[in-house]
Amino acid sequence: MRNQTVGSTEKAPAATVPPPQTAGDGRLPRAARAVAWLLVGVVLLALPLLLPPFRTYLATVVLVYVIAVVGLNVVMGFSGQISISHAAFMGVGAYTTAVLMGRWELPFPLAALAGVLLATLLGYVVGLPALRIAGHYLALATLAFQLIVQSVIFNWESVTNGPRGIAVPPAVVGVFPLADRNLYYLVLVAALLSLLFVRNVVRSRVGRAWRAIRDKEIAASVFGVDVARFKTLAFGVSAGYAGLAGALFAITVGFLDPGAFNLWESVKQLTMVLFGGLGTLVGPPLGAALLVLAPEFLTPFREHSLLVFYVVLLLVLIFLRGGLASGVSRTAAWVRRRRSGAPPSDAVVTDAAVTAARDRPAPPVERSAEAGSAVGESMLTADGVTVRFGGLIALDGVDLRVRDGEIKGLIGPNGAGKTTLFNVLTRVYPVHAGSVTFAGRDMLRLRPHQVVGAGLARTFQNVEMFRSMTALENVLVGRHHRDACGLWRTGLRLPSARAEERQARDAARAALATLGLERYADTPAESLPLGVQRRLEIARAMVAEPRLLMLDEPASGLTAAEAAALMDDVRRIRAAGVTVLLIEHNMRFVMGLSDSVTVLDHGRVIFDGSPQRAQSDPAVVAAYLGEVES
Ligand SMILES: Nc1ncnc2c1ncn2[C@@H]1O[C@H](COP(=O)(O)OP(=O)(O)OP(=O)(O)O)[C@@H](O)[C@H]1O
Repeated sequence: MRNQTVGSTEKAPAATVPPPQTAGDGRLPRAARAVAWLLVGVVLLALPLLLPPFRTYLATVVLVYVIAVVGLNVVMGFSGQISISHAAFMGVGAYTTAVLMGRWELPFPLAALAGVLLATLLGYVVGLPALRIAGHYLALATLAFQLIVQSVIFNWESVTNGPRGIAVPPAVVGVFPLADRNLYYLVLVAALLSLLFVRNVVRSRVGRAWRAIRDKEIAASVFGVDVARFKTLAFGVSAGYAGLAGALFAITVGFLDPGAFNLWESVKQLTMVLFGGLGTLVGPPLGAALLVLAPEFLTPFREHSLLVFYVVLLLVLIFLRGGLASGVSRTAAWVRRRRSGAPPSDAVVTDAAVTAARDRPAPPVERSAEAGSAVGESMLTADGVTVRFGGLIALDGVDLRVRDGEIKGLIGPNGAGKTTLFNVLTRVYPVHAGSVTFAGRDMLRLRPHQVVGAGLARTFQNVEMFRSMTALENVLVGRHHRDACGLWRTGLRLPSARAEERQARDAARAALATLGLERYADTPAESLPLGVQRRLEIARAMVAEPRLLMLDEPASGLTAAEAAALMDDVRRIRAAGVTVLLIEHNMRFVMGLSDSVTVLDHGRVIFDGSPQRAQSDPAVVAAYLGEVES
């Protein structure tokens, strides 16, 4: 059996930015974190009382960049897209604010709001290419936007004052001039709220959707994540943050030099994020602080200061993949291990642990055992499905019927078209001819992310874990389509969002328990053994509450005992009322489970009927059964 599934989502375009390294057990203990945050809070509050005005100004500039990079981290770190136009969005916020305050005499809050809204809108527009292109092409598209904004700032002199720059009138709110300490505290509050908002979003359904897109885009859409919507949302949020940073930057510096928003500035912000820790919460703010303040630290090196700075940067990027934040978490993990003498907790789970989990009796499924055992009417009907890849006809007028309540086997030799058919049913592949109806619905009208809502959930031949997530978070993505809370409700942690998250977590834990996996809830999914990952995929599909569960070679790579345990699981799932469509090469597994089988060969159906008849059908024997394990 070949290892590379043709047509599995591994053929999907890779996420543009590789996922950051997971923190593993590197989180500081709760109490230590609380003390650390308290200390940081006290220092931040006291700073302007202790520092001379110029240093307070510098601290304010640092906080402005914190807001900018927290936004950049949303698009690059969490949603995995690339953007080298962040300074341009900041420029849009800054210039809009300055022009509206200077020419229209708008008060700062209104001018800033306009800057944020315009930057957000442009962020959505710049995010549109990300729906069609990725990688270098997307980088170039964002670069083009950066250059357009630069050109507008330089050439639209009647508004921006061109290369001469533009003065920003002093900002006043009520009787308070927004300058010095007042301004510092305003920017501090804005930075903390910005960070808090993103933290809440990232830990919610929205953040999981972003991370799922980053890790495995097609698997994300199969579980109901509207990839287009969430990608553009990430660009919009990120640009909105840049717009806010730009507005605050304008009143902090008092004069806008167009050079402050050029390509080099975008690269600098990107460096802040990578240096601090892509996809971490505290890393980018740390990176911003260090990079803004670098000239101060490096004064002893005089004319060599830039050289020293870039050498340090290079060393961190090469040797501390994951940035400073990963350095901190690795050190914390090391200290913990030294203290406890325990092995690293993100080490691969041992076989003994897996066996223990497998042998543990799984809790009974909720619905009665009889509920789904009666086979009923046709639930899924595919007629004449044809799929071509260039000159290759992968499916050639395939008909398939799956009846309500049955376990249907879909078998055939390698390359017969089984996974392609799964990909057609879940709308991953387009069809050239034919129709698919499921529970009376025309499936070919649905977009990929709508399929799971119609009642179809699947697993993949090559396990498709969201690799930066824990087992629990992976299962939670399966819940995505059932929930509704978006950016604002999750970011503000409104009661509705909290209640929804609680229910989703309960459902995900229950699904883990049903498959005997609750002990792995907080383990990074990628470090689990294959057998556990396969069960985890089933838990993720089951939490979506499908009517039809589609399993693509679930027993592949499992030991005989693991396969036997999985057979029991599949029977229990069917008994709970879920219809099962099963691709499998392990004949004992598929023949032992299926009520009926359809056999494909070279993209055509060569048999449809009972497993017993299949085994003696001459065409099937000739095509397939003779050459596989039994
Ligand atoms: N994205 C693709 N691009 C080009 N060819 C593809 C693609 N996906 C599938 N194919 C081709 O379509 C044919 C059917 O492949 P498919 O993966 O559906 O077979 P399968 O029956 O699932 O095989 P296996 O049991 O080995 O997984 C193969 O010849 C394969 O090379």
